Amino acid sequence: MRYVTSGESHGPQLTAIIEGLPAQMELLAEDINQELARRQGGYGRGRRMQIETDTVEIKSGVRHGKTTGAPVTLVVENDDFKHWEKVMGAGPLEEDDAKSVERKRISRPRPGHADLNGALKYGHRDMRDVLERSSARETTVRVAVGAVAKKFLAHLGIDVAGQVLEIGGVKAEETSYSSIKDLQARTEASDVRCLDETAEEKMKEAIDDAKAEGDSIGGVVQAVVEGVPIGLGSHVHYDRKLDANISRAVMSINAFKGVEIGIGFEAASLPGSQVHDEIAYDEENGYYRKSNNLGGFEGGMTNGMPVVVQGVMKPIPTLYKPLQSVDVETKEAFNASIERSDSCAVPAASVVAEHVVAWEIAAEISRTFESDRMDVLQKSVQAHHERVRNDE
Ligand SMILES: Cc1cc2nc3c(=O)[nH]c(=O)nc-3n(C[C@H](O)[C@H](O)[C@H](O)COP(=O)(O)O)c2cc1C
Ligand SMILES: C=C(O[C@@H]1CC(C(=O)O)=C[C@@H](OP(=O)(O)O)[C@H]1O)C(=O)O
Repeated sequence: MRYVTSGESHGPQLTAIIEGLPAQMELLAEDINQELARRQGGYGRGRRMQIETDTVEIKSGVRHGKTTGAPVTLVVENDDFKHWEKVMGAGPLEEDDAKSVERKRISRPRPGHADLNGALKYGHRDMRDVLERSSARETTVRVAVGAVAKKFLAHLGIDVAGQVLEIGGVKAEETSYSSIKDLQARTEASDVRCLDETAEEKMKEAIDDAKAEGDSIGGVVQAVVEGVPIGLGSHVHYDRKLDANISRAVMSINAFKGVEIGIGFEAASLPGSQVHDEIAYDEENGYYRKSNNLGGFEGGMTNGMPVVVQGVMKPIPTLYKPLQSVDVETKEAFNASIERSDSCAVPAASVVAEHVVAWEIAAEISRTFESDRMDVLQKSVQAHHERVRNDE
């Protein structure tokens, strides 16, 4: 399975085309819309999220609520486009629109954003041409694609959830949950998608303080996947090591600067006896691990324990109290441009992380098993579980 996304932040729409989904898979716009709503929420977002009500239209590949096996096209319209038509039109620049375009011109690149590198690489004089595509608005359709992947995984008894572990240096002390359903319900009830209510209040204060200072803050998010078959990925091919592919996917989320699987960086300072997860066996469950420090992976393959991934998000680059930059027209020192912006998007990013991880796991399942039809895929995955459980 593969997908491509297109669309600009203030253009008419965002689009994704997914190729290779099994036929006969139930899929409704509502399945996707509830995930889009989750991504829009979270404390610390800017005014844009009040303009948009992200809803998907399924334009191809689904008929009467079931996939046909054909490419699936997903479209999310940008409600904000109505305010940007003059600036974002695809036709030749009309004289009447020149003033509007000039007002939105960006010539003072924001440190930490894609503005300067994108302009130098693609030869744009107006860095709006960079901003429009580098904006994390694109994560809307990546979540839509991930929601389809989640639906795919749900058909196979695999669940995905996530939580926020840290914002602006405030760490959640309480991060444990009794089941993935419990994790989903409790993060849904939190403004910052965090299980620790005391930390949540401090995180919100940190966001308020950053906003008042014209500053921004980042944090750490975690995605968890349960019910994954043993042996997804491969120790044989470097490019099928699934922990590596998941890391790439998480790192590709805008503003992510680090990824960990399981205890990750903590493994550097611990002896092997405290890191590696002891192997056990019982007839009912087959092989399992007594702990899950390695986050469900050994040798680039899943070991049947929950997949646990953390991602580090840096603070948002656009600052209302801007950093120093250079005007690309005059080469003189100036403060960076100020665009309407979030002060913290860590809770939203945790939803994005869940979805990009869900996609990587679904895509690897589709590579591993016969997947033209969902019913056949379900039987193959079931047979695989049984084979592995019985050590055949
Ligand atoms: C959900 C989400 C919302 C974001 N909102 C903003 C924002 O409002 N302003 C901003 O400057 N950056 C925002 N970012 C981060 C930028 O998109 C990102 O820093 C930029 O694309 C440069 O890429 P890089 O940070 O990965 O190098 C957001 C990121 C995410 C995941
Ligand atoms: C639009 C979204 O996030 C945007 C991501 C973003 C950026 O630079 O990444 C900048 C802001 O865009 P705008 O200037 O239009 O408010 C955010 O709102 C979204 O998440 O849907």
